[in-house]
Amino acid sequence: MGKKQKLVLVGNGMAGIRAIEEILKISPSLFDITVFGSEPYPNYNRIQLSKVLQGDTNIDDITLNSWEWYEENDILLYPGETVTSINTENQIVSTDKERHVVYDKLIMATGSVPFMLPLPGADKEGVTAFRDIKDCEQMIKSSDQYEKAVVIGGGLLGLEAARGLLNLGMKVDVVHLADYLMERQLDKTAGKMLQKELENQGMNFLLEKQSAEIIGKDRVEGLKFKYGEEIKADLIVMAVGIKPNISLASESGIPVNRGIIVNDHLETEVPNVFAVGECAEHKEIVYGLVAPLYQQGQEVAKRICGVESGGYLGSVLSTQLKVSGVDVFSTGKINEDEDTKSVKVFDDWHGVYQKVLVNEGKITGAVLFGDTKDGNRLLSLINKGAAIEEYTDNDRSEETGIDLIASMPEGEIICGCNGVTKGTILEAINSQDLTTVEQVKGCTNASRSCGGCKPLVSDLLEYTLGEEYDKNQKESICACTTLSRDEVIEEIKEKELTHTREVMNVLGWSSEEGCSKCKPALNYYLGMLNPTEYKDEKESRFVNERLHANIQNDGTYSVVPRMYGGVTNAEDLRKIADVADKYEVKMIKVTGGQRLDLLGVQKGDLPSIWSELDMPSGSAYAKGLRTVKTCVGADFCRFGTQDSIGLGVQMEKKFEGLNTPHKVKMSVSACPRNCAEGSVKDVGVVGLDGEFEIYVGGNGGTHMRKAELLVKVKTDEEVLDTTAAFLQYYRENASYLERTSSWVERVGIEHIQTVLSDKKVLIDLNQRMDEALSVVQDPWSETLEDETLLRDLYENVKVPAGLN
Ligand SMILES: Cc1cc2nc3c(=O)[nH]c(=O)nc-3n(C[C@H](O)[C@H](O)[C@H](O)COP(=O)(O)OP(=O)(O)OC[C@H]3O[C@@H](n4cnc5c(N)ncnc54)[C@H](O)[C@@H]3O)c2cc1C
Ligand SMILES: NC(=O)c1ccc[n+]([C@@H]2O[C@H](COP(=O)([O-])OP(=O)(O)OC[C@H]3O[C@@H](n4cnc5c(N)ncnc54)[C@H](O)[C@@H]3O)[C@@H](O)[C@H]2O)c1
Ligand code: SF4
Ligand code: FES
Repeated sequence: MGKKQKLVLVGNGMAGIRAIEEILKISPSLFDITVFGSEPYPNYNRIQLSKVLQGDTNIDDITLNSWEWYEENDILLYPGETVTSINTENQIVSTDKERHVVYDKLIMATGSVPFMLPLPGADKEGVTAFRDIKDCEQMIKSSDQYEKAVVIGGGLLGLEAARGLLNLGMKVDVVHLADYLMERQLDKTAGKMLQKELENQGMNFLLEKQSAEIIGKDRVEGLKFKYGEEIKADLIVMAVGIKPNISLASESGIPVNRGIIVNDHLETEVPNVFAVGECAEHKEIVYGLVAPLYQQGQEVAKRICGVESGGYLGSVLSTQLKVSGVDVFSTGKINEDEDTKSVKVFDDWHGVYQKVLVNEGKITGAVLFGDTKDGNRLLSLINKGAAIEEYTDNDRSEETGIDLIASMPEGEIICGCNGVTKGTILEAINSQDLTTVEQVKGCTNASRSCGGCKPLVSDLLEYTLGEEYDKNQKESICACTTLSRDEVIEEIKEKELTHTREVMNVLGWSSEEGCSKCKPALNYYLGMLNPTEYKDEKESRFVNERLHANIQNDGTYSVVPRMYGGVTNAEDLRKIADVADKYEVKMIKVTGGQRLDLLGVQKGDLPSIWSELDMPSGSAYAKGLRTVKTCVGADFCRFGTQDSIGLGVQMEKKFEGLNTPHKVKMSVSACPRNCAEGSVKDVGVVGLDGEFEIYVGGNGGTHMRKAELLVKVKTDEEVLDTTAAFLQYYRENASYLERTSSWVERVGIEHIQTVLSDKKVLIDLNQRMDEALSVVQDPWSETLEDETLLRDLYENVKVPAGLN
């Protein structure tokens, strides 16, 4: 076999990684692939940040390609590393970590940067863009502490941000330059209808306003307009458009205009350098939506793999606002002019407005408000250059659900983001026996981006499968199977399955290897069902759990030894200090869980550090018990009524090393002042005079949830038994990756109270918990005793050079 060519991708975002996926589909072993991404994450769904802010999903769930995906496809990823120069002569890229990598082919996919208005005061704390995970987290955090947000920009991004901030409990003003909203996508009638609807939802609009200055001391306190008027603001989100990120290209001599200039094959003028995504300019157009970026990804893949193709011819755009309760769609041309006329429907009573634009008899654009089900159909008609009669003579306005799907021709697009037609989905359903939306997503990409087409995909499944399709079916655990979590567990029990591979084989998984969603889940379920017999499959775990350390944004790791109940001693502190000196640990940080975190550790040093510390792992990376936070309690505090430290230490010693569906944090406070913050813990124990309250299902993270009172008990022993029963019930009934907060919310506290109030059930749960705890081993010492594991995990893995 010839030597592989070296392919380097700059930009680990949606466009670049889609191009790599397309390349892998065509020629999986043609290239050695290296990816650089400034952000410290694997490729995630940027589109879904709006949904994260609106509380419909969370950051853990928007990963598109997991760390494991890169490993499985032999892709060397450098997260948190920025390419700073390109030597196009010698074909070498260089990074901010002084790494130099040679390429045979280079894809630039550096995306865009948000445009920040250069206002006086724009550098104040509390002024943010809305582009990445970091921005999203900053907004969520601000909403905890502050009341009033101002969003500058009434475009798609600004309105989705404003909806999110309202959901987070803030008051929101949207400041917009034009006299109606989304003027780039809508005409005035639709823009005004949209404004009315959003005002009903609680947004306040300030139109035709030019921002002049951001006021405040260190943090923003208000926004001043051109003619002196001022409004209060604790948080300002700028959503006034984006600029293609072309500085690296232009500094490296790659020709740019507004974007990096590319031809129909996405080639720049420099040999072997390609560009895709928001950074690329094709025929003087720079795109800012994923559909065109994915089409570009397909074309660049063909070119790079030597497959003949007509090339990329440009895209007709369509947009939908992702705000629940509002249906807006726009595509192609939006306003009439001398040559462009329109066909309109305006139903003021039902709040429906539909306008289709026509030029020389052909459909050239559409604006829909209130009823957008014709959106994708109009997009398809525009793409094929259809005459207006094809739309007006074939009126489907009364059709809904599966009638609508039935009347669609097979070439009609169902998923606008990914350009997937009805025909493609039908073919996949029939040839691969698909029965769920998740599976269709896995096989065709339909619904993988904004998710707006999910109802249509569901209708198409119903139309194809008839009664066999269970619309309200439980979600299958991933796209490899039609089985739900409960069904998989039943099958494992009934067929006495013992390995993840066996489960996949016997239960007819569509992929032999499984995927990054089902592998760790099956590994957990098998271990939970049969703790003493099952041998944990390290390769099925997430990378942090495999390495027993959290990877940091610069590629180094963290070490958190266990400190029961947050209590330490001089000997342990001395060991930590010695290790920190010897291994030049970048920082020692006190964590929120009352222990010490050694940050900036090189991967190859992990085993030596664990050995020299000679302390158990704090499991700071685990889907398992993390910490038991304690207050100082009765021994020291004048309000204390219980020995919170003693009880906390007992709890931590009992449950350390336990595997749970997601991380578990606990606390013990010795009086209702609750200094150990039991209201935001998975289990929070609060001491009273002569008794304890046990709270469960709290969460202090992105989705704040106050814990609910489970029960009151009298003794330490009862606290331990009740906690064990609660945790075991959670272990047995929650889905993998479901926090106690979501699980308690889903099943209801009353249900859990009823179950645990049965003494026999409580004893049985405790027995099964004891069985699970009987096989727990400290992962650090276990690893240190296993030479093969040490060699495989910490030496022979494909680690970015310089990190060994
Ligand atoms: C909140 C939000 C909602 C959205 N909603 C929608 C929607 O509903 N529908 C839709 O179609 N589109 C939507 N978009 C737009 C869509 O997300 C983008 O069009 C798409 O993500 C662009 O992909 P890209 O790969 O070109 O750029 P990006 O996703 O920006 O990826 C570029 C990556 O390259 C990295 N990078 C840049 N320079 C370097 C360097 N020198 N070295 C290493 N790495 C580098 C960047 O850090 C970034 O991670 C939305 C965008 C946002 C912010
Ligand atoms: N649902 C979706 O498809 C979706 C959602 C979010 C973001 N996006 C994409 O992300 C990118 C960024 O979105 P965006 O909304 O920031 O860009 P945009 O360019 O579409 O809209 C920016 C808006 O800000 C307004 N504006 C400009 N300067 C202003 C000022 N000084 N004061 C007040 N308003 C001002 C403009 O009039 C315009 O309507 C776009 O490419 C967009 O397509 C898409
Ligand atoms: S929770 Fe009560 S006992 Fe514990 S430290 Fe706070 S005030 Fe003191
Ligand atoms: S339309 Fe966006 S994912 Fe299908």
